[in-house]
Amino acid sequence: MPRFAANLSMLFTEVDFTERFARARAAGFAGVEYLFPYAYPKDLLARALSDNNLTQVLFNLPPGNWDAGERGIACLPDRLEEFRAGVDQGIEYARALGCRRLNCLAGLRPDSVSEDVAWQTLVDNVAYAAEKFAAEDITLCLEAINSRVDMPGFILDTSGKVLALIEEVDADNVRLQYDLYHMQIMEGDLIRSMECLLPWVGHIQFADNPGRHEPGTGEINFSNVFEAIDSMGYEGWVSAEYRPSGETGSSLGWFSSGARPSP
Ligand SMILES: O=C(O)[C@@H](O)C(=O)CO
Ligand SMILES: [Mg+2]
Repeated sequence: MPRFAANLSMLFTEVDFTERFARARAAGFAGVEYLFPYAYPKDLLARALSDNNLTQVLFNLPPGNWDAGERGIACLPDRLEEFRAGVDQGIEYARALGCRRLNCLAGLRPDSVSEDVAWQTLVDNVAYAAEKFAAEDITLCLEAINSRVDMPGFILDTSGKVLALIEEVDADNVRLQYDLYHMQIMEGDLIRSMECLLPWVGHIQFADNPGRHEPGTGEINFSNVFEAIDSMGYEGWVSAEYRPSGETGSSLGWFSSGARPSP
């Protein structure tokens, strides 16, 4: 079975954030990810990881004002300085947490910014960040996020757009973050797509659709998908990024004993 990680922004939210690490370990996960680490001191997070023998699989670069609805600033021409400062901050946290993968949220394009300007800004920012990440042996992930349900206006909403960006930036450490939930909404044909995209895939996340809940609540055949991910030779992490339909503990049926890594 794939190497599963738990997304602590969505799983184990029954307890405070810093207690979720122990819950993830107790449930059998060997890796964790979450949206953002920046509200917490690096040392505290590093200790939560080491106390629970967990790998920090991924987190996101600072997204701008998340609470005000921003979803990344990489495509915004008037936010270059802030983007660059965010790259430095992301690297500092990645060093402290031993994290080898950072997701760069592309952002929502405002009407006042033309498609061409937003795209060129994105290309330049990703190239800038990729160069800095390369010196730290960090992979820059670019997630395609659905613009139909969750993020209308998100500039990278298909795998094709992410691939075009990767090609244009032309750096060895830039990869596609393939989230099965978003891709089911935008593209479908999940197994065949992943097989085709495999050389560019740097990270995988999942939730069922519709609803963004655990496997078995929607239309995706997860036993087949997980089996396919294994047989295509993907060696990275596969993160559970879903909102449990009830208690997190009762949502983990998909994570059968056979799927659990040894502690
Ligand atoms: O799919 C998602 O929503 C996340 O992976 C993310 O990083 C942005 O919300
Ligand atoms: Mg995702």
